Amino acid sequence: MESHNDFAENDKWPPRLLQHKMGPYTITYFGVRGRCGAMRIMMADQGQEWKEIVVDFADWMKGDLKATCVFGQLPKFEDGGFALYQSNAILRHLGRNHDAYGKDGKEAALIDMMCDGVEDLRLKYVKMIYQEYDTGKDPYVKDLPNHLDKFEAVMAKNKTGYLVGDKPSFADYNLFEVLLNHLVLCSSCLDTFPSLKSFVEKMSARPKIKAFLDSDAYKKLPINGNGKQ
Ligand SMILES: N[C@@H](CCC(=O)N[C@@H](CS)C(=O)NCC(=O)O)C(=O)O
Repeated sequence: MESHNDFAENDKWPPRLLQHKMGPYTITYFGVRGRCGAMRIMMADQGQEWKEIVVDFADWMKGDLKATCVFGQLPKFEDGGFALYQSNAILRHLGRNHDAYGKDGKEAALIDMMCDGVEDLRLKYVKMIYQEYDTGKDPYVKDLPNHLDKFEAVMAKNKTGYLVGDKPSFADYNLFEVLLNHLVLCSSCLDTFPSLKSFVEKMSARPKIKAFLDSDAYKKLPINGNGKQ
């Protein structure tokens, strides 16, 4: 009988659905941190090299590359000959490739949940940055504790220093990157959230992350495409 369980032949978690040789990895994106910040930090921490193809916005506006992208947007991520779009799908792919997707199905589901929670916060942040920075920044910062407190509660409950399980998952890299951006927006935003503060300190101190955050490659890139931060 045909099996509809793609995981059936995997005795290990996470499932290696693609069963491929990893890499080389290539990111095609604009010259900003934007939606590639988290995946870059994750690859750096995993000791994984990648190539960057930086797209000039004027070239992008000509439309040729856009026409080849599944959703007409960047980033594009290539793993060897395999191309992917959508930044969170790319994070999940890296999670599978680098064993950063939990130890079992339940952890993987919780990691997905946390990543979606980070996405909700990122979307609010991006809307404020791109659509209403001048009038919206102060109310956004005022309301921020009502979003950060949810992550604080999860982090405090798990006690390992990570969102789920006892090592970083792709959701942790995603949260870490979004928190770094928020610390630029408001340097005191974590002062009332001890677990999140110590999470950021711990992630920042991981040697490969520290080296990446100190690199020119990271520092030269603006956080957002409109210069606001
Ligand atoms: N949901 C997508 C959003 C991608 C997105 O918004 N891409 C923007 C840059 S961050 C883009 O390509 N803008 C140019 C355009 O839409 O023409 C993801 O997470 O990758």
